[in-house]
Amino acid sequence: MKVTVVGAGAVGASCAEYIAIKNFAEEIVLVDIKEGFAEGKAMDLMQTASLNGFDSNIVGATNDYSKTAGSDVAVITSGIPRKPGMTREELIGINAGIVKDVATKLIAESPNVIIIVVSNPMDTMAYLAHKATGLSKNRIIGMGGALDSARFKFRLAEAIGCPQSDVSAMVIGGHSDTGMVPLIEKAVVNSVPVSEFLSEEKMAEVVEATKVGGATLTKLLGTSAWYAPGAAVSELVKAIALDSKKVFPCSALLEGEYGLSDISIGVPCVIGKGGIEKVLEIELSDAEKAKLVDSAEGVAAVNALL
Ligand SMILES: NC(=O)c1ccc[n+]([C@@H]2O[C@H](COP(=O)([O-])OP(=O)(O)OC[C@H]3O[C@@H](n4cnc5c(N)ncnc54)[C@H](O)[C@@H]3O)[C@@H](O)[C@H]2O)c1
Ligand SMILES: O=C(O)C[C@H](O)C(=O)O
Repeated sequence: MKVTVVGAGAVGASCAEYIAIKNFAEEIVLVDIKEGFAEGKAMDLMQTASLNGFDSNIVGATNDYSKTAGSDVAVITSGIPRKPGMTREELIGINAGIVKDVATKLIAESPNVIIIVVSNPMDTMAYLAHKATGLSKNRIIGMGGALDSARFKFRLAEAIGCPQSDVSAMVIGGHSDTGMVPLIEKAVVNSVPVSEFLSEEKMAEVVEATKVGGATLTKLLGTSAWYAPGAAVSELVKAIALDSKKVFPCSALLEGEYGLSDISIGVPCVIGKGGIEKVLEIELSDAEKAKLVDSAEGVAAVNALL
């Protein structure tokens, strides 16, 4: 498998590193507009190969898309991150132009590519990638829910005092501070509902901490996070590479599912070699449905700014 990662900054480099360490890709191409930056990151990462025990070849390119030709998967991380106090939505002015340009250049070199959109505001950028390229809906995956669900599991395990590996939980809806919908009623610790362990008040705290997970890290770091985002992307790429049919919440273009249309938003998806192979329409409670509809209104309002 050949994977391109556009944007060799914090998230792009983390994606490349985790993909390499998981050792399922033959080639990883890092692209950036900053002269020599992607080449430098690629060389630095290649010097970890004997230490970390991987065989993937990582190459860097300054704005040269010919190097990306024949990619199976391309990850778009190019664009600016938020600073403390900002929302993701405030990035639309700069990032929309970048995502549109990059998506178009990627398709020109790799007509069969599956694109994973990471740049924020992610749901709107995934929607824009659809509009700009006209690719079928299975081939554009917005990455947000996989990360938000990992943060939800972290918060649940922390509150319960159990291993994260015992927690199964999912966040759907928009990848925004107010739009995420952590499905607390469905979260379990090895099949036991989390309500057996946590009070209503504690569950509400976990939900709130999950929704502002990115903002909390941005305040601590001075810029947004990269390790968990990179790891989340690498799991999506791996599911495509291995055709594993794993379920992740991803921002998918909806055409009537959950009563929503003409919008990309986080819903559970089966991920395999075809990208989003199926959008799963799971049973939601009335409260969960209402939150998803609210979230979709928020995403649609941002889409209207394009
Ligand atoms: N969806 C998610 O879950 C998620 C998670 C983390 C970060 N993000 C988003 O990912 C984006 C990147 O974050 P970061 O921390 O890596 O930022 P960063 O500033 O560290 O890296 C961004 C890189 O993009 C490059 N770039 C800019 N324009 C480009 C273009 N036209 N072509 C190629 N490269 C270009 C920059 O030179 C820079 O190296 C941000 O928009 C951030 O909000 C999303
Ligand atoms: O919080 C951000 O702006 C970056 C990213 O969307 C995240 O959730 O870490």
